[in-house]
Amino acid sequence: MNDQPTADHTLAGDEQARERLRELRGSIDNLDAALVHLLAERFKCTQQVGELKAAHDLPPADPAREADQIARLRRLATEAKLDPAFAEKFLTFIIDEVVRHHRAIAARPRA
Ligand SMILES: C=C(O[C@@H]1C=C(C(=O)O)C=C[C@H]1O)C(=O)O
Repeated sequence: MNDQPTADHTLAGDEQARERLRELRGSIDNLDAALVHLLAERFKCTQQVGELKAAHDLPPADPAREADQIARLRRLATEAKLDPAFAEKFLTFIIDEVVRHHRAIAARPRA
């Protein structure tokens, strides 16, 4: 083993790396907060869709709309250099939760 400090392993280099890690984690924290806020807004909209569907006896799930949304998100993911399979899994996870809410709203006893 070579005990000589390498360019990336000097005290100054290590301190720079720690500073860069702090910066990157600050951005990750901001992005995670934005994701939570965006998801909260999406669920506010889908909750209203669920109420509308239940009030008008429309089915809780719309597979054709889901397929369109998934295809669209896969295209956007590819353009953004995000794995489209991951984007599909993520959206499917969210949609499944939305449909679960819509079924619960439809099953609520009506006044
Ligand atoms: C929100 C809706 O309800 C369901 C949830 C969807 C979604 O979260 O994108 C899409 C289709 C539906 O299965 C809708 O019909 O638009």
